Amino acid sequence: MENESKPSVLKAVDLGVSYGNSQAVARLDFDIRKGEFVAILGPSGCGKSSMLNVISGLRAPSRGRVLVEGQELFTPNSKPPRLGYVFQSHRLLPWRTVRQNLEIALAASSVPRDTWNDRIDEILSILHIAQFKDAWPMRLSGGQRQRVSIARALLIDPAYILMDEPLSTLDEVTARSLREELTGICQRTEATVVFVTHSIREAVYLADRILILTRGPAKIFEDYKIPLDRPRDYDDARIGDVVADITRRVQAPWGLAVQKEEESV
Ligand SMILES: Nc1ncnc2c1ncn2[C@@H]1O[C@H](COP(=O)(O)OP(=O)(O)OP(=O)(O)O)[C@@H](O)[C@H]1O
Repeated sequence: MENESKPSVLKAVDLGVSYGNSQAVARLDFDIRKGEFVAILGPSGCGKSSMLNVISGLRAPSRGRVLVEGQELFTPNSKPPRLGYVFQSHRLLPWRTVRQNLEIALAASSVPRDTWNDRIDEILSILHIAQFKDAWPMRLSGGQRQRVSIARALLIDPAYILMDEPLSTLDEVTARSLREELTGICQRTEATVVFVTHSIREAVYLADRILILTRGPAKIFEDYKIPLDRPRDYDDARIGDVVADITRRVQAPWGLAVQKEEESV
């Protein structure tokens, strides 16, 4: 309810992504409001990462436009938005310590240098990895590395946080604990979040709204508002009811993929 009074900050107009002659994302139109947590849900290979790469400015769209606060990305004078990106894999530089990896992100931002140390200490402590500040990434577990990559995205106080299935490679216990932390952090920072996932339960637990995509090339099948208050409990029966409802709705547009999804829920 609250978000409906907030301004629209991230808008896609007739957005399409192709690789040569192969279309990954068909025509997408959506509008995301300031502070919203929007999940992008779709079957494997439908074009979710392609879409996120275009929203983040990592890749130019093949058709259409992305507007951030009314300003089009990819125009010569456009100002880059303050944006943190969490990739599916951690993408940490193995020849740099945790702290040095985080400093690289800070160096690319406008954060004043005299605040770097405090910021790094604070974010590592929030994510419970303060003890690894001077560790090499290869000495960390998968979950610890993913926490570092989340820290790297949050360090610059992003107005936008884009996440591409950041928990999909983690064991369920670690993923649960990170989901809880993410919910708290996103609420505290009031950032606008776009979170790609193929897990229906994860989307229902985390999001205010889900853009449900079709099989590729992706189109929006449904813009689904989550009818649940916060805080939420991952195992709550009401979450199970919403998951069941969405699972029913995506039977046709996802085809066989829905069976895989039901198994992973
Ligand atoms: N760099 C690329 N060059 C050519 N084709 C690509 C490239 N990246 C993605 N594709 C194709 O575009 C389609 C969408 O891929 P994308 O990675 O965006 O889907 P996804 O929904 O994120 O998949 P997953 O859930 O498995 O991560 C796929 O058919 C993929 O093979």
